[in-house]
Amino acid sequence: MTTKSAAAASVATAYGYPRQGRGRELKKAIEGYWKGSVTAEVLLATAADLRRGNWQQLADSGVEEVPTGDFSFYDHVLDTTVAVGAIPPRHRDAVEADPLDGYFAMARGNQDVAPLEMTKWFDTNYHYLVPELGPDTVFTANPAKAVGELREALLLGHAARPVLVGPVTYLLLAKPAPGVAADFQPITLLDRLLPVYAELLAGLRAAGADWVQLDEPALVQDRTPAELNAAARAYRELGALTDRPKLLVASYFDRLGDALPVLAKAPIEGLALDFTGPAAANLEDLAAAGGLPGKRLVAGVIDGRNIWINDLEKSLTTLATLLGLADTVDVAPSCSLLHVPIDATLERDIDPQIARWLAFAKQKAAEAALLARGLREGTGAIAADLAANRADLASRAGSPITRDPAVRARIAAVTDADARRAQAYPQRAEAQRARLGLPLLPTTTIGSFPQTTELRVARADLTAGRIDGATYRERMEAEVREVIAYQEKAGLDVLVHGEPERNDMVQYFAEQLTGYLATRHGWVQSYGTRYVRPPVLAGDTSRPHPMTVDWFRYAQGLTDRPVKGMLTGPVTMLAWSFVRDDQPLADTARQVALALRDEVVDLEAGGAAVVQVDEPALRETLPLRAAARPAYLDWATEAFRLATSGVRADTQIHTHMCYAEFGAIMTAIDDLDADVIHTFLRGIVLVIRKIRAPRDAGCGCHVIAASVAEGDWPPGIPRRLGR
Ligand code: MET
Ligand SMILES: [Zn+2]
Repeated sequence: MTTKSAAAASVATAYGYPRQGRGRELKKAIEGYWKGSVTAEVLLATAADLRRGNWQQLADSGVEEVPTGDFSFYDHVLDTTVAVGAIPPRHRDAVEADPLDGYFAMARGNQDVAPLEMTKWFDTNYHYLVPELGPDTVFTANPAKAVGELREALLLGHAARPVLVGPVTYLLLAKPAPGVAADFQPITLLDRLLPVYAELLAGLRAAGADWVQLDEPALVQDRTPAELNAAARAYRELGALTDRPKLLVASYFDRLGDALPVLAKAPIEGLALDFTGPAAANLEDLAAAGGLPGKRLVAGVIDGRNIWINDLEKSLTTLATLLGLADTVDVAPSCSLLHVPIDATLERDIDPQIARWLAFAKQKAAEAALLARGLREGTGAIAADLAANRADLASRAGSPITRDPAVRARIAAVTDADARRAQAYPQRAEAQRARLGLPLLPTTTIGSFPQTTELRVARADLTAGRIDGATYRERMEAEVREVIAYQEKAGLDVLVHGEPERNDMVQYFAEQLTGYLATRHGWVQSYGTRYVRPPVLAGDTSRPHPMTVDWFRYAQGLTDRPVKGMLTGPVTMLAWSFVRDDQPLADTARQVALALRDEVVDLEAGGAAVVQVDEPALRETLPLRAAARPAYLDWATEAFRLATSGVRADTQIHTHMCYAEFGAIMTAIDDLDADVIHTFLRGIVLVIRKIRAPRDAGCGCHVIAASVAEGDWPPGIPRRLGR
C-alpha cells in the first residue's frame, strides 16, 4: 500500500473504556449485589447497559472500531483466568456452585477461602488479581464472556474488536500457586496454554470477530532471551492457526525494545505501539526494524493514562512518519482508557479556560477520531480543530497557573547543598539521641488510626455546611485526644496524632497547595469497586500556609512524649495525582519538594522533634525499563532530601514505605538519607542486610491507611485482623 492509500484507510480505535459509568452505576450495582440488595439479573442488566453506553460514547466520539471484552466486574486479568480455566483449586467449589459468586470469591475471598493476591498493573494505580499457576495447572477454554460481549456489540451495529490479555503477559504476570516451588516459572506452561488461546480465537471467529487484540504489555519490560523466545513461539503458533481472526498484538506503557523485531517478524496481522512519553522511542525502533510491511499498525499517539489534551499537530507529524512504515496506520490512545476518568465536560467547577486543557476518556476518543480523519481527508479538513487545539495549548503555556514567577525564581536558586542535611547520619543520630532520649528499640506507628464512620460523617457534614469549621475541629480534636491517650496507655515511644482530619494522604495536601485542582467526577478504578479521584497538578505549586502545624501542636500539647509531624513525600504526591505533562516530572517534583520543605521547617519550629515523610509510591513509579531507573531514582531521592534537609541535626526524619518489593531500590532508600526508615518485615530484612550506611530501621504491621474507608478495605483485611 502507498502512504496515500494507507492514510485513506485510517480509522480510530481504543483498547478499553472506563467501566464504572458516569454515575458509578457499576460500583453501586456490584456492591448492592454483595449486600443482597441487587439481584444477579439486575447486576447483569446494569453491566450490559454500561457496555452499550460505552460503545455508544466511543462511536459518538467518532471511533470506528470499538473494543469488546474490556468490561469487567472486577479485573481483566481475573477475567482471563476464567477464560483460560485456571481457577485455583480452593475456589473451584464456589465457581461450580455459582460462577458469579465464585468469580467474586476469587476477587475478594469469602468466609471459607482467601482471595487471589492483588498487585499493581505495571506502573499504574490499577491493581489486578495475580494468577496462581503450577506444574499441575490444566487450562480449559471458557469463551463465554468474550463471545457474549462481542455479540452484544455486533448486534448493536458496531465494528468490534475483542481484547484479551495475551498468553505471554498472562503467564509473566502469574505467580507460583500456594504449595508450588517458589522458583516455578509460569511461562513454562506456554505450550499448554496456547491451544486454549487457539480455542478462544476460534470461538471469537465463529461469533463474527474479524480482528482480535491480544495485549502484551509485559513485553515492554526488560525480558530475558528465553522470554523473548517464548513470545516468538507464541505468535508463531497462534499465527499459524487457520481458524482464527486477524491478530493485533498490543503493547503499551513503554517501548517494545527487543520484543519489537520479534513481533514485527511474527505471522500476525497487526501491532499496536505506544508513541507517548518514553515509548516514543518505538518510532526509531520501528524504522530500524524495517517497519511493518503488509501489516496494520495501531499508533498510540494520545497519552491514554494522563488527562491533558493532545498536541494534535505533533501527533500528526508522528503519524505522517508512521504512514511510510506500515500497510495501514490507525490511531488510538496509547493504552486502555480505564486509567482516566470518563468525561471532562462534567467538570463544571473547573475554570472553563483550564477545563479546555483537559481530555478524559471521551475527549481522548474524539482526539483519536480527529487525527484519523486528518489522515484520511487531509489536515485541511480538520483545520478549525487544529487551530482550537493550538490556542488551548498556547493558553496553557502562557497561563499564570503554569508559570508562577515566585516558584520559578525559588527553584532557580536551589543549590546542591539544599538537598543535603548539614551533618552526616552519625552526628545527627547522636544529637537526636540526646534530644529524644528514646529506648534502644523505640516503638511507633505508621500514622493513621482507623478513619471511623463518625470521622467521615463529620467531614461530610462540614462539606455540606451542616456543621461549621469550629465544630468539625472539635470533633477531630476529640479523636486526637483519644488516639494520644491510647498510645500512651499502650506504652508507645513516638506518638502520632492519628490523621483523623485527612480525607486522603495526597488529596489533603493537594487541597492546600497552589497549582492543584480537584475534580468532581474524575473517578478512576484502583481495584474492583474501589475508585479514587486523584487530584490534578496543573501548574506551578507552592504552600501558601502551614498545612499540618496546628494539628501537630494540638497533639503535642497533650503529651510529654514526642509526637511525629506527618507528611506525604513529593514522589507520592506525584504518583497519586494526575500530573502536568508540560515539563519534566523531575522539575515538578522539585516544586512539590520545596513546598513540603516549608512545612517540615514549620513543624520543627512548632516543636516537632520527629517528622515523618511517607514515600509509599517510591517503588511503584520506578520506570519499567531498567535503563531509565537511575535517572528517576536520582530526581526522586533528591526531591525527598530537598523536602527534608531544612531541619537541624537533632530533628529526626522518618520515612515510611509499604506495599513494595524494595530489592530494586535499596540504594535509593539509602540515598533518601532519612534518619529512620520504617516498613514491614520483608522490607526491613533487606534494609538491614543491604543498606550501606547504618540507619535506624524499624518494621511493623502496616494495618491500613487513613484514606481508606472501612467499606473499601482490601478484601480479607477486616476478617484477618479480627476487627
Ligand atoms: C500508604 S502509606 C500510609 C502512611 C500514612 N502515614 C498513614 O498511616 O496512612
Ligand atoms: Zn503505608
